[in-house]
Amino acid sequence: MINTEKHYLCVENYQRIMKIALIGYGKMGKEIEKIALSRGHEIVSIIDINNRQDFSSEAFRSADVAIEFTAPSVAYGNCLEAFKNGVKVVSGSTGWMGEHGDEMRRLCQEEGKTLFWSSNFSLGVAIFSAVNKYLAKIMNNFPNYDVSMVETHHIHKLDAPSGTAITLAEGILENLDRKQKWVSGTLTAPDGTVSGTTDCAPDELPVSAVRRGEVPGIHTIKYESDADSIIITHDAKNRSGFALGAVLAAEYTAGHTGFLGMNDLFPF
Ligand SMILES: NC(=O)C1=CN([C@@H]2O[C@H](COP(=O)(O)OP(=O)(O)OC[C@H]3O[C@@H](n4cnc5c(N)ncnc54)[C@H](OP(=O)(O)O)[C@@H]3O)[C@@H](O)[C@H]2O)C=CC1
Ligand SMILES: O=C(O)C1=N[C@H](C(=O)O)C[C@H](O)C1
Repeated sequence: MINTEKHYLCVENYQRIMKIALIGYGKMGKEIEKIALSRGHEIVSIIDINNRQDFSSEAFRSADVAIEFTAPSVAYGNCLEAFKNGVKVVSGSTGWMGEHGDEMRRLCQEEGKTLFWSSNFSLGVAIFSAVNKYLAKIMNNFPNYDVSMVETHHIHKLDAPSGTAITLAEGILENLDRKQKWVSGTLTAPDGTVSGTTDCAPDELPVSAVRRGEVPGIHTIKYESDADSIIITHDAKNRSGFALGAVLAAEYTAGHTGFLGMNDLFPF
């Protein structure tokens, strides 16, 4: 049995103090700064929307790793800028890998760049994701259960469905033979207005989104038969789990190269 506290989260497991650059200094950038400093790392550069010229600064170029949490429309360009200046990237920005994932993989596999990307850096979601895949596999034997997913996030979120919901949906599609693709279900706006539909073909998995208040992130997967429901939920209480995971990923990335992900960090 792995003791995750000891195995993954102890400062002593990582002897090397890193120079970290932050790209994006919003909710996540600030949370990551706190955790990185508490683990003894140094923040050498902070790039936000107003000082993008600093990508070529000596301070930025001295970083072992840049941690990027910005927005769907700018994440790709930020990674390219960091690569151009010889800095490895850990990115948690969502809503851009669908379009740019192949190119990022190519840059890492053929041109020596390094990117660690995950739609969700929390240990809890890594565990939840493993449970999700296992449950989907079991459900191949039980065709009377149909599956759907709902994610709930704060009203500031720019993308829907969430990156985590897409990754979880991909985990179901890989393991549940009767589902071929995920589709957007309903979208519940901050004022409670509902658009879209969860009516879909039998081989489609509907993923619905709710935008409400300041919710850090809830993901629920439901299997339903005429007799009962089986529901699994991950509910983030705050952003500390995402931020700790991003710093752990940066510590891992400093010593590795290529296109990296949560399976490298938590290989269970
Ligand atoms: N993978 C994971 O575990 C998690 C992923 N996320 C994802 O991370 C991203 C950021 O989330 P969050 O921190 O909550 O968002 P915020 O909006 O709080 O922060 C984003 C920051 O990026 C800045 N920014 C915008 N454009 C640029 C740019 N071109 N260059 C540099 N900085 C820029 C914004 O500046 P300004 O405010 O001036 O626009 C803002 O300070 C989202 O995509 C979200 O989905 C979030 C939590 C966990
Ligand atoms: O925007 C957020 O806040 C979050 N985004 C990520 C996602 O899109 O899955 C991760 C987390 O749920 C918080």
